[in-house]
Amino acid sequence: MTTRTSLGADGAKVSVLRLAHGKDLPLPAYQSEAAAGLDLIAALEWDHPLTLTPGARALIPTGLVLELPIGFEAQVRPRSGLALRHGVTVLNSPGTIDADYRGEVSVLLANLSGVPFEIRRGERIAQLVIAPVTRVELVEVAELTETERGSGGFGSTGRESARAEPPKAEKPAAPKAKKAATRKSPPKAAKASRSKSKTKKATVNKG
Ligand SMILES: O=c1ccn([C@H]2C[C@H](O)[C@@H](COP(=O)(O)OP(=O)(O)OP(=O)(O)O)O2)c(=O)[nH]1
Repeated sequence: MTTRTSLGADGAKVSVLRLAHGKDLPLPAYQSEAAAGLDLIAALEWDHPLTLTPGARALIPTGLVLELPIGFEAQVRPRSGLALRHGVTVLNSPGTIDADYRGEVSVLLANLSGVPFEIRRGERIAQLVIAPVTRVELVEVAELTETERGSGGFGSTGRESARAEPPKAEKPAAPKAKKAATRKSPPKAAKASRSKSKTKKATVNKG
């Protein structure tokens, strides 16, 4: 199958078709020199803004059809500003635009805030990141190689980072605590007064 679009290291071209309801809107654009995402624009009717009530979701048209090269996808991702300030995000993030899709790119927005959010035509509502795709052939086998992780997942490694001690300023007795931090193991008295979880933290720090 041939495609008119191609992506190369030094700049890429992707064919885009503007549908009638998106004709007067600007094409998605990168907002800075090295931005990864092209901002997607709401192609709603001028006189019909859409209000997302708290907890609601809606499919917003962009007025665009893409022809991605085979081996690439486009990901529809939230704009962090909308998410932070208004709790508005892409519900299926990242939305996947397949290379063989020839329908309108749409954005599934959800309002996770407690107040209504109005979307008007021309507003930048999400971003589109073009990315290479690796397709594989699944080969069924009877057993798999062993690993240290094994089947552990979903939080099996815990929540704590390697840093065990609070910042020095937070320590009640700074000089004493400093000395203790250089020891291989805490003095017995201190060890006894520590809670179980603190002892665990110290162990992590040493490793
Ligand atoms: O945020 C999105 C996600 C998808 N699509 C379009 C492009 C994509 O190629 C097509 C199908 O998407 P997906 O495969 O995620 O949906 P599905 O629910 O699995 O539907 P299908 O059975 O059509 O694949 O819908 C969008 O326009 N926006």
